[in-house]
Amino acid sequence: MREVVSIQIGQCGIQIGNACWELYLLEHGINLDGSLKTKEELTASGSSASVGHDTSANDARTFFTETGNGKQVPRSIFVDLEPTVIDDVRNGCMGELYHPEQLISGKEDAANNYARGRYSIGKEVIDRVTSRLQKIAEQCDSLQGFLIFHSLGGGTGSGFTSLLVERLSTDYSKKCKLDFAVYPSPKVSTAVVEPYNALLTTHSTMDHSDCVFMVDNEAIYDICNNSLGVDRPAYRNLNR
Ligand SMILES: Nc1nc2c(ncn2[C@@H]2O[C@H](COP(=O)(O)OP(=O)(O)OP(=O)(O)O)[C@@H](O)[C@H]2O)c(=O)[nH]1
Repeated sequence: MREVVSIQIGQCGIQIGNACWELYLLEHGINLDGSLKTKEELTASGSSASVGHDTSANDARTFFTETGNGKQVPRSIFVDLEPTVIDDVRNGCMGELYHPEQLISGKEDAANNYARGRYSIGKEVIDRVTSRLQKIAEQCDSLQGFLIFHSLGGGTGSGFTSLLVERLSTDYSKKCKLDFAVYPSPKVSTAVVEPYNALLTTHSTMDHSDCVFMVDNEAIYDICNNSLGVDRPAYRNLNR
C-alpha cells in the first residue's frame, strides 16, 4: 500500500484539513467515530463507497490507518502553536476520530509573525512534530509522501511550515511533498503583514516542495459571494 501522510498547520491548515477529512469519510463510507458504515447507513447517506466495502479495495488505507478493532484513524497530524483551534477539533463532532497524539499544540501563537513561527515559538514544537511523523512513517509499508495544508499569511502557517518543510526534505528527501497553501486576501483577513509572511515562506519552501497548489481566498470568497449567493462568507463556507 502506498500511504500518504497529511500535515495540517496553523488555524487555516487545521480548518481546511478538517473539512477535507469530512469528505474523505463520506467517500470511503466511514462514520465520524472511525467505524465503517453498515449497508443501511451507506444507502441512507448516499455515500459513493461500495456496499460491503473492503477498505483495502477502496484505497482508504492510503489515507487511514486501521486499528486492531477495525476503527479507521486518519493518517495525519494537526499542529498549531496555540491550543484553541486544536481544542475545537478535539471537542468537535470529529474529535473521536483522531488519536490524541495526532493533535499537537503549543501555548502561544506566532502572532502573525513569520520569525516567531520559524525561529522562536516554532523551535519549541518542531521536535514533537518530527518524532510523531517518524512514528507514523515507520508504521507505513511504503510511504508515498506528504500533503501539507497551511496559510501563507499566518505566523504559524508561514514560519513553522518553512521550518518543517526543510526538516522533511532532510529526513524524507526522496518522498513527495505536496503543498496546499492559502494565499492571503484583504477581503478575508486584516493583518497587514500577511504579504510579507507569504513572500518569506514562498522563498524558503520553494526548494523543498515538489508542487504547490495555491488556494486563493479572494477567488473563493467571490465564488461564495457571487455564484453561490452567500452574503458574508465565513471560513466554514470557504473551506467547503
Ligand atoms: N480559506 C481559509 N482561510 C483561512 C482560514 N483560517 C485562516 N485563514 C486565512 O489564513 C491567514 C491567517 O493565517 P492563520 O492560519 O489564521 O494563522 P496561523 O497560521 O495559525 O498563525 P498565527 O495565528 O500567527 O499563529 C489569513 O489570510 C486568513 O484569511 C480558513 O479556515 N479557511
